Amino acid sequence: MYTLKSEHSFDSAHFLAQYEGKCKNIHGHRWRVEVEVQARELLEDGQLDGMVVDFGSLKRDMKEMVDHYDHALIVQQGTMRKETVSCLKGEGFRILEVGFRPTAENFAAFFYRRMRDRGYDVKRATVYETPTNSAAYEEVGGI
Ligand SMILES: Nc1nc2c(c(=O)[nH]1)N=C([C@H](O)[C@H](O)COP(=O)(O)OP(=O)(O)OP(=O)(O)O)CN2
Ligand SMILES: [Zn+2]
Repeated sequence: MYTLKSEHSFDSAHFLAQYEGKCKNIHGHRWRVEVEVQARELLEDGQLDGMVVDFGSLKRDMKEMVDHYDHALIVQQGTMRKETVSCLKGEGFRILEVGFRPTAENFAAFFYRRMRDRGYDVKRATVYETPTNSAAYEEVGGI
């Protein structure tokens, strides 16, 4: 089995609603996203001969997916008053509402599924919230 790994980062703020501790406050992270894709056999076609996938394509798809979350305030839907969200948006702030609690675990599963939906045989997605804290998500069986 071959495994390729690519990573991309985004800088964003979030907070954990219903959290007793400092993380209930809006704070920022440099989120580092690592995605590993796998293949049993290598491609044998011209330009892609000897590759699982072109690193260039993998990097481009990762960047496109991850950059959407860059320089934003990520808010779990329903955890901030609608008026607050519209005021912040009205001030021109980039607010991204997500349907999950924005933890490293949930982001790992989210990015795993997004890359799988793009057609990659994803082995694992790992999200670093800080240089020393990360969460990984994988599914048995892959594609
Ligand atoms: N299992 C998880 N636990 C926590 C998560 C998470 O995503 N998964 N997230 C948080 C907070 O977002 C928080 O920012 C992380 O806080 P902490 O571990 O305290 O990180 P710091 O490195 O910033 O801590 P210092 O003590 O200031 O160095 C909490 N838990
Ligand atoms: Zn945090």
